[in-house]
Amino acid sequence: MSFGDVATKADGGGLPPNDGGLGPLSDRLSLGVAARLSRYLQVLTQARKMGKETISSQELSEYTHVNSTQIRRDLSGFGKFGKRGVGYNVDSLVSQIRKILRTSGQHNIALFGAGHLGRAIAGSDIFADHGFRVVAVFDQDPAKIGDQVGPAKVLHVDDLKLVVDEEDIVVGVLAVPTAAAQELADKLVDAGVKIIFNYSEALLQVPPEVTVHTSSPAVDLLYALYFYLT
Ligand SMILES: NC(=O)c1ccc[n+]([C@@H]2O[C@H](COP(=O)([O-])OP(=O)(O)OC[C@H]3O[C@@H](n4cnc5c(N)ncnc54)[C@H](O)[C@@H]3O)[C@@H](O)[C@H]2O)c1
Repeated sequence: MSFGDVATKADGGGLPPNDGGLGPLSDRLSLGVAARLSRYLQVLTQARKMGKETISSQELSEYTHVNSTQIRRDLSGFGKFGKRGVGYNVDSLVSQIRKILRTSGQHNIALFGAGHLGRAIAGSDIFADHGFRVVAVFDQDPAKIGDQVGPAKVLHVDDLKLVVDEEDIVVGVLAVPTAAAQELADKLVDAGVKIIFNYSEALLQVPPEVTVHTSSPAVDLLYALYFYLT
């Protein structure tokens, strides 16, 4: 079975034969495939940064904990890049997977909270490595307005709607105290932002068309612990 065979959610079946494994734009990846491809992409991006030109399915398996048979199956649509004994070409695989995940190009992020976490995020490559640019940072503290945080100057939250439109912001990242998160999520929804990345512990209420991803290292660890213990 090829990557294309398992990839679509819309029809639950195979892709048309001549699409190079990418599928028509209307096709959606199943959650499982999208999650695995994102994990491969994370490892590949890091490998590329470290100057690695090729990577084997075995190495990918060690870093992602997905078994190598599953990896070869997922990536069989990219057969021409995978050579027996040599592995996959890292550059080619990164661009193919980004095309499949439709994350090619730049996507603009607005960051909320110019505190410890916000400054660390804005000053690091964690988003930039994957094509996300922090183009705006917001804070409610008047003393922080105008500060340079990473690549952006801190703005007041009142400017949110204007900035979202002008900068074509697709993701709002919340690095604010839990008590402030829902109000900001509401403002992001009002401004038309469809993806919220939430670092706080708030359980956010959003309309169904908006996706919230909550980052919790402790919960990820619990997940790892489960596999360690069983
Ligand atoms: N998931 C993770 O990995 C992780 C790691 C560290 C911190 N956190 C969480 O991230 C959040 C921020 O932590 P921190 O250590 O940076 O806190 P911090 O106090 O250093 O910074 C919070 C910032 O948010 C600003 N703020 C408060 N209310 C606001 C509002 N309504 N609009 C805009 N800005 C507002 C504050 O002025 C401050 O600058 C907390 O919820 C914390 O629990 C999550």
